[in-house]
Amino acid sequence: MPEQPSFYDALGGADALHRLIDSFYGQVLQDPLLAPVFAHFTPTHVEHVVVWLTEVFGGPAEYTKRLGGHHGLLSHHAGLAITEEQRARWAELLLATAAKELPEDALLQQRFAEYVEWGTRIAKSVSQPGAELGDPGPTPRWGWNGPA
Ligand code: HEM
Repeated sequence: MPEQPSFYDALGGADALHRLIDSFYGQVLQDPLLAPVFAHFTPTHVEHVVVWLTEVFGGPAEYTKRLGGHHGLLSHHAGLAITEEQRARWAELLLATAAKELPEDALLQQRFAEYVEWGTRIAKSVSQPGAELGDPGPTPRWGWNGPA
């Protein structure tokens, strides 16, 4: 039986993630509920989210090497006080974009959606006033079987 491609290769690698995230933030910045949260959006934002997702889904571990790893990622959300409505809209828009930009494969779309649900809940939780980041451990990995 031929070997199954890695999750990262199956989703199309960094190019696919770049198309996905670029298109996603184009919509986020037009969304009445989310645009105010991203008032200080910078051109590096898309790039850094792509680097993060690349590592999570099994590509090169560049976020850990260059951008502060898991703790660095969480600290970007500190103090944002993300509401459940904002979290849910962010996730909904990303999944709708993934349905268009990532391969149709049902398991791939499902695992991606599970990661987004998990990750957005953590982002919301660490964004609340007074939340402690602690030591979140290494950058999470996610693949065909869910969390690795
Ligand atoms: C899986 C979930 C998420 C991931 C992987 C993620 C990823 C990231 C990354 C990599 C950055 C740093 C960007 C940079 O270096 O310029 C960032 C910043 C940010 N994220 Fe998220 N994010 C997630 C969820 C959310 C949610 C749900 C919201 C709000 C609805 C949000 C709002 C923001 C904002 C406002 C910033 C910029 C903060 C600043 O000014 O530094 N994020 N995010």
